[in-house]
Amino acid sequence: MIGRLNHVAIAVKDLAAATALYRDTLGAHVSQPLPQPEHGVTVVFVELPNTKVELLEPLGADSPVGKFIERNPDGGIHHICYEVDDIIAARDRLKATGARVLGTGEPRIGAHGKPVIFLHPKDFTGTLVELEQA
Ligand SMILES: C[C@H](C(=O)O)C(=O)SCCNC(=O)CCNC(=O)[C@H](O)C(C)(C)COP(=O)(O)OP(=O)(O)OC[C@H]1O[C@@H](n2cnc3c(N)ncnc32)[C@H](O)[C@@H]1OP(=O)(O)O
Ligand SMILES: [Co+2]
Repeated sequence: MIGRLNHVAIAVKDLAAATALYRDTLGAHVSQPLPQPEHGVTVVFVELPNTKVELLEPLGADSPVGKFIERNPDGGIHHICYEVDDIIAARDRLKATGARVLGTGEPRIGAHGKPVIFLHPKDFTGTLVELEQA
């Protein structure tokens, strides 16, 4: 069911500092910051030849990344995103297995303009999983 790796997301406290690290120290192409108020994050994309890394900075008081940064003040890997061909079919199949789909369970538009859902990390080997419609 899951297809390509779409991105790995790293939560950071300071997006400007993390951007400089990836751009200047690691020599990657990093996009301009994109605020995603519906998701409570500001994101930049680190464009790699075979995939993307997203750097996420908390945005707003209720950011899902805020608590994570409190627990991991140096930042850390926050989630992994796989592509699926049919997000509704994927969601329904996962729900039928008892996996917890986070939020309302309805897909929301993610940072790439495509519908996404999130799966509880406790149901997926301690890793928050995002699924994105391919
Ligand atoms: C837009 C863009 C895009 O790509 O399109 C994005 O990705 S936006 C990305 C930002 N959006 C999201 O993350 C949305 C989905 N996330 C959520 O709903 C929430 O963050 C959540 C349910 C995963 C965790 O919520 P929370 O922090 O309030 O939960 P708690 O603090 O109660 O934590 C419950 C247990 O889960 C663990 N836990 C929490 N967050 C993570 C994580 N990212 N990875 C692995 N484990 C995690 C905690 O350590 C704790 O474990 P223990 O009990 O053992 O201590
Ligand atoms: Co993501």
